Amino acid sequence: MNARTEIMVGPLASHAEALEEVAKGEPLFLVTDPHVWSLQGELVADLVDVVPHFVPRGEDAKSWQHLQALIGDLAAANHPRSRPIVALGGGSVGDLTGFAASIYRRGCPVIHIPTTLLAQVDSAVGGKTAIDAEGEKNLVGSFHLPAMVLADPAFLATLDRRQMRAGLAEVIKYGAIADPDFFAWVGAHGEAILSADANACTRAATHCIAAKQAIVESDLYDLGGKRALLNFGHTFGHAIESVAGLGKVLHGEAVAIGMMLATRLSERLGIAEPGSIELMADMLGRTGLPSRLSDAGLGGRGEELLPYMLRDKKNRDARVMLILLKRIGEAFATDEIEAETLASFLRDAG
Ligand SMILES: NC(=O)c1ccc[n+]([C@@H]2O[C@H](COP(=O)([O-])OP(=O)(O)OC[C@H]3O[C@@H](n4cnc5c(N)ncnc54)[C@H](O)[C@@H]3O)[C@@H](O)[C@H]2O)c1
Ligand SMILES: O=C(O)C(=O)C[C@@H](O)[C@H](O)[C@H](O)COP(=O)(O)O
Ligand SMILES: [Zn+2]
Repeated sequence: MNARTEIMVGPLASHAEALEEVAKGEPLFLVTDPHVWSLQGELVADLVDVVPHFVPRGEDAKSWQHLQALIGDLAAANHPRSRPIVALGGGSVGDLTGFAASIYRRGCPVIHIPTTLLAQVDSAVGGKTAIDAEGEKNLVGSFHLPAMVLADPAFLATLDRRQMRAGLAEVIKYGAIADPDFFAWVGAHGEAILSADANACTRAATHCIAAKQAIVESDLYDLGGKRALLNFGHTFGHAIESVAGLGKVLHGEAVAIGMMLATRLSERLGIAEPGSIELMADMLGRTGLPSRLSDAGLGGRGEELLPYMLRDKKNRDARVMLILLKRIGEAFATDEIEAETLASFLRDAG
């Protein structure tokens, strides 16, 4: 575990003392969206005094406009830089709040209380923060490790199935990049996770958080080490989100299609073990995740992804950096795929 982040998976109520200690008798500044607040606000407010700041639901929150409004409210409250800001919500609330926390008065602590599967298994941990700008996903952001992450799987009981599936895509990612046994476990327990079964979700979150922490500790600032592997499916996925119009296709859905494309490309190039495509297609099919561009309304538009992929932040010296598979359970980063090869692959992608 990272020394700088205290991470707990379990009932939020059992962390009331930790929150009170942080609050020091004053209300905590808490960023959330109205829907999450209506469902979970009372539970949090019963544990500790909070002053909520509202942002829109989903990807729309990750904008200059809402960053400015959030910073404005912090300044209006004369929020001291020593005091943590709390993010209660999904990855979008977390990414925006983390970014605001990293720049407000040159940085103050952030505590994540993630309420979606995706946020509990991935986005609340590791310190990547961002807003979208100029039509590009996560164009502006920072690395800012949270002081504390309190992930309560009970929150997932109110999350709809589409959002649960989107989170499951990131869970699948953790198996696909480094752990075939975990991949098989997800295949067997996908339905339990999607049904918000507390045991299955706790196990998924605990596994993914530990895997992410280990990778992040080895390459905190994403400087060409293992952290790039967490971007499996994302080079295609972020391009899919941008081409569809940010917020139209859920991040996890785009990542699912991206993982399928990356697996297909890996096998087409003779890099991935034969049968990898079938394993990935079976996993996405049985969990009800999209796997084709047409599932995102982008059938026949594969080539439109390329300009976005050419701008991916992993790229070096104008070469596209891709995360490909040797087999399900072993990923690697490469910049050796020519843009023409990629263009022809995307043309045929359907
Ligand atoms: N920083 C990172 O490392 C990282 C990792 C993965 C994804 N992300 C980012 O996270 C974002 C996606 O996050 P997300 O998938 O959590 O979705 P989201 O935050 O965009 O939207 C979540 C939606 O579910 C609702 N919701 C949240 N919790 C709920 C609950 N318990 N019950 C009912 N409804 C609830 C919200 O109101 C909202 O409409 C993307 O912008 C993505 O880029 C960041
Ligand atoms: O934490 C990371 O590192 C990741 O890549 C996790 C991803 O799931 C996440 O979507 C991240 O926000 C992608 O970041 P980006 O650097 O590709 O913008
Ligand atoms: Zn992601």
